[in-house]
Amino acid sequence: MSEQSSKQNTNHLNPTAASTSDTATDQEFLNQLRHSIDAVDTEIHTLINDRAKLAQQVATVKKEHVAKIGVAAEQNPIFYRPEREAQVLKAVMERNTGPIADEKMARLFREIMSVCLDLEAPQRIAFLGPVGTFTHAAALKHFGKAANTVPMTTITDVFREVEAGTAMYGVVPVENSSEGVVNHTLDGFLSSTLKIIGEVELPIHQNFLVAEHTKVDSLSRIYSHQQSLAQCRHWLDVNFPNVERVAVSSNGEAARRLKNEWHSAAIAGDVAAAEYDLHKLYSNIEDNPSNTTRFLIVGHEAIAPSGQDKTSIVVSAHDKAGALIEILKPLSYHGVSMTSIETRPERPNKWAYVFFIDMNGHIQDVNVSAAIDDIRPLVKDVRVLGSYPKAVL
Ligand SMILES: O=C(O)C(=O)C[C@]1(C(=O)O)C=C[C@@H](O)C=C1
Repeated sequence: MSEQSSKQNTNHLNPTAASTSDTATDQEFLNQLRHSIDAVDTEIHTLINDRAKLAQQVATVKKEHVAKIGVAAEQNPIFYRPEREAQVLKAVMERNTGPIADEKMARLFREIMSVCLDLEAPQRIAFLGPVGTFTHAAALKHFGKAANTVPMTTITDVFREVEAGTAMYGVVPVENSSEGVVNHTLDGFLSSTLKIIGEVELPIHQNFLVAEHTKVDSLSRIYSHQQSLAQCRHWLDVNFPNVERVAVSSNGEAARRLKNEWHSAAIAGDVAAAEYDLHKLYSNIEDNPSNTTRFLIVGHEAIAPSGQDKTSIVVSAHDKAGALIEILKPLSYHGVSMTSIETRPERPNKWAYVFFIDMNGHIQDVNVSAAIDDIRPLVKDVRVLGSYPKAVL
């Protein structure tokens, strides 16, 4: 097909209409399809930049608004709006007609928004490191790849970095479907004023990783975090029963070690494979494929309702029999459904406990705020840790 006739075919979505002439060769048809792809790409390209320009205008409005209300209110405009991002991603999934799957389409938009937010104001995000851990994967899943994600050594460091304002937001693991809660994270909220501003759910898929130089036929060690080794125990027993398993501080560290070792493999997730340029010899080797970890995003701001939200509170109860039942009654009275409850010791008091309670709804919902108000007189203290959009992806 000539250049001219391909330009005349303005229907990019139905190139076959002009391509099935009896004389057209496969190569000509391929060329025509690629012309059509180029035309669509040009449109997408323009539209993405149009979207980015709109985001820049949003940023200007946010800056002007802060300037108008003066320094008595927020000092800096808040560019990241998790409730709006959740709404955008939900709308993408709802209007999607395929052939691209809803979640994959939402991931594309996730990255476009990430770049738009970066254009408004680059975001520094602290996460529990090192690089290549599942928390790193959760940070990238939630904020997109344009965010500047910075590894921290401990969960306490993540809280500190955000409290100090050195990072705008932090990402910490809170719960794994087979291992239970991460106590360090819950305890972090007892000594911090940070809020929960979002959540991420990440299916935990493990890979058997090797480097280019690895002698696969003579492996002597398999590195991974102790939890990941446990999650792949059966698979390892069947496939590598005689190779030593060495527990290290994180999956990222396991992957990093392969750089200097010829007879070692590592078990870690996709982000570690990409970060350390490793080859996935086997994928999804976990014994339980539905294993999922939930992560929290911490920050300073209260988040507006998205339409599908959760609220987390921490309650310091009186040390008496039946205290928990009393606390739960207002939730049921106001029709608020609790999604989880965890108990932690209230240090330094011996035998005193705090309850971390998650519920459906936003603190601005009448039933949620009424339930929390009714809990207040029954306990020593209630703190709302945050209302935030439910994980979309
Ligand atoms: O709507 C906004 O407030 C924006 O800043 C725009 C936008 C987007 O790209 O859609 C970008 C960043 C925010 O986190 C939310 C949404």
